[in-house]
Amino acid sequence: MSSHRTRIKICGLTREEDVDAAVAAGADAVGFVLYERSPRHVSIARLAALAKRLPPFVTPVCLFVNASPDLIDEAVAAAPNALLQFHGDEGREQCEQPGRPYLRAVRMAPGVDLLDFASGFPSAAGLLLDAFVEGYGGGGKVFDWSQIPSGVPLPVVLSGGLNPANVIDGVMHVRPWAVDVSSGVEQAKGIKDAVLIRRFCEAVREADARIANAMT
Ligand SMILES: O=C(O)c1ccccc1NCC(=O)[C@H](O)[C@H](O)COP(=O)(O)O
Repeated sequence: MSSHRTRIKICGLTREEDVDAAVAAGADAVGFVLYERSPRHVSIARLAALAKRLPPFVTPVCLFVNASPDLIDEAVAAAPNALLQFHGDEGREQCEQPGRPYLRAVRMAPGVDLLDFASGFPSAAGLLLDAFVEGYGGGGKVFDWSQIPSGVPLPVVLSGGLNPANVIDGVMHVRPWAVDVSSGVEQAKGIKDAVLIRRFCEAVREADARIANAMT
């Protein structure tokens, strides 16, 4: 009987009510975008205020795109227990420099050798597999999940165009450690929908239940 529980990250939160809705729905992590060009961008002050609302065992994730070390330091000071997520062109050294656990995003363009990519980031806490979109991320686009090989040596966070309607297929096909969603639970960019968040989390639980039942 599988007891695996697919973890859930809701990303791109900008409002207190959306943080509260993600927590109430059972999210394991919430993502805050520190990339100024994103419509979901939050300032350091907003990061501090939003992260402060998180109860124990709900992890803030600070998301960066080619950020300066100063911005990273400010974000870590604002959310000391945050997991970092590097979503730009950061190499291993830049990801390791803050000395904190981090997710390395992988833009899954056709032909990406994920095992080779993973070998370059042995210190990552996980790989967040996202679609290749202009503007780095948050594009609401699904990539071809069959591009994901078996034997990825790091926990996989499935991302890219997920929503309440397709996440069951994603979990059952990929069997990721976790899933990540932004636009698929939004009314507008940066404005989340509490009902969609709840439905997304319920769908992930349904997928886990189907997997567990298939193993009995
Ligand atoms: O969310 C953004 O606006 C964003 C902007 C620039 C770089 C990364 C960004 N988001 C990263 C995430 O982790 C998103 O959750 C991920 O790209 C999936 O987004 P979606 O396809 O909209 O669910």
